[in-house]
Amino acid sequence: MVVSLLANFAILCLFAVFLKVYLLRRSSNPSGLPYPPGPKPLPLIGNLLDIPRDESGKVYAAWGRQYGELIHFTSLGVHYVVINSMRVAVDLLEKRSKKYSHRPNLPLVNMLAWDFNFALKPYGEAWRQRRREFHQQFRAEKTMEYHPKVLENAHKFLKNILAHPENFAYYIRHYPGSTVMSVVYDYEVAPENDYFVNVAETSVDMLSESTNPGAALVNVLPILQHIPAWLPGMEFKRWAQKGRDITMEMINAPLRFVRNRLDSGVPTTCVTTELIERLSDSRGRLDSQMETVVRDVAGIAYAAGADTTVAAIRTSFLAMILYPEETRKAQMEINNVVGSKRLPTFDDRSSLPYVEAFFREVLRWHPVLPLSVGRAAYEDDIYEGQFIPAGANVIMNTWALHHDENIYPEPHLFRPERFFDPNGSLSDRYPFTAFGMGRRICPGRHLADATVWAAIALVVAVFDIKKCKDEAGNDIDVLEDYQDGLVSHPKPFVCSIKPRNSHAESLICDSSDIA
Ligand code: HEM
Repeated sequence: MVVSLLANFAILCLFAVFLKVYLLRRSSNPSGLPYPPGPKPLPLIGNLLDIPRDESGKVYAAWGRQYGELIHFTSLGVHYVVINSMRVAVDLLEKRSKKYSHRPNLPLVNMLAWDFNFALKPYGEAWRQRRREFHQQFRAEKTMEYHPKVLENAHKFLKNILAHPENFAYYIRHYPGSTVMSVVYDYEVAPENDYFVNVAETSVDMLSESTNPGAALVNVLPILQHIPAWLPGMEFKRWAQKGRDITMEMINAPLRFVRNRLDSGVPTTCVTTELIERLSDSRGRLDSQMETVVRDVAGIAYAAGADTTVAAIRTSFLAMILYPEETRKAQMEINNVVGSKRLPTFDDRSSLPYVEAFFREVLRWHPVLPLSVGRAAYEDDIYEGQFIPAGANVIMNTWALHHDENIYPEPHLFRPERFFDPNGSLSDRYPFTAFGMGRRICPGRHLADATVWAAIALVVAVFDIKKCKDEAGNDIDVLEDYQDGLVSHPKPFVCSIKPRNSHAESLICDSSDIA
């Protein structure tokens, strides 16, 4: 019985794949123009076997050198185009942003209830409304109001590392998450095992798993969502139901926390209270539709902002270990400008051009999202005589843009000097492409910028970070090696972290929790 069910199910899947490929072939290119060039597809499965599993940004950049700035391939009837140059990125994502501000439809994301997240919503009114509210709370001038909270959390970060340098990776993870939670919910994250953080991390992990090729079959064959969960091969539906409950808890629990505080009269100022105030009617009531907007806008900040910022700070630690000369220059600049009697603050930022260049190079050197966040073509388009079909997945290869020799010579090297003009002053160039482009550009970038800058400036000011020694006194190698995934983290590494001197140690101990 089970065998026959399995066989039927396999036949159904194969039939659905063939039907989908057949229909796409018939309908997708009415113009008769060529698709952008790319690797030769196999019948039916297309380039399924060519799609890289690791270092996708590098592989697509290499395809770009072979085929061109815009490449095309298919997999099981789905079209993909990859943008490999700044020129094409500006043409499509900025100049034609209306056509390319859509996101691909991923049924599994919706099944996990992650469609609350406007980062994954299709271009339309629900996205526009949430993005507008988010922007109000995180635009550049507004974000400056959060600087004291960023510094407060950065000071705690230094104290934690001083106390337990061997746990630096854990504290790098803790700092951006606690900063976001305090800005958005006025909530202080527990030093360990925090309930809200644990729920959020589980939900984010499940979202990442949902993009695994095995789990994602339903993204290619949406018909699978309608097959009963008790059938063999449908375990993902039970897994998705569990994920759904966790996602709802992730967005509802912190909102309940704020509501309870407000109801108990505890003074609370945060993004969520401002949103509640903004979206309530003249009698101070929030209808259920607006309550959902508050929940979604607040709920996305941790999900979109914590792991990304962690990856950037990890990369900055890697740079400090692998590029000691550049790190020493940043330390010298802080010594000269800030001195040894206080820690740097945001007021010092414009007087610390080398630290600024170091920070920008961190964003460029290993982009946090090497393939940005996938877009989809809203309608058929013709670009330079090539056809891009509606619904095609559009990938901005940030890795290729940041490693373009014509813009960044010797791009594999970590070289902050590239952000200086020949006359020695800091240039206007900022690797904003790390945050995407056009109408979907990261709206949390000002908070990310402040959180990563503060980590770099404060850590460099007070710590020496070096390779550890083995028992024979030799350096333990640290590799420039990255995990693949939507968010690209350096693989775990060990290092020695010591206060630069006794002044630095006292500065950390005396630093205020209220900056
Ligand atoms: C270093 C840290 C960060 C990096 C590198 C980063 C990068 C990105 C990128 C590449 C995108 C996609 C943009 C596109 O499609 O063109 C994005 C979207 C987004 N980011 Fe960030 N981000 C970071 C931190 C944050 C933070 C701290 C927040 C929240 C406070 C945030 C909130 C968002 C949101 C809401 C979106 C979705 C925008 C939309 O679809 O309209 N990000 N981010």
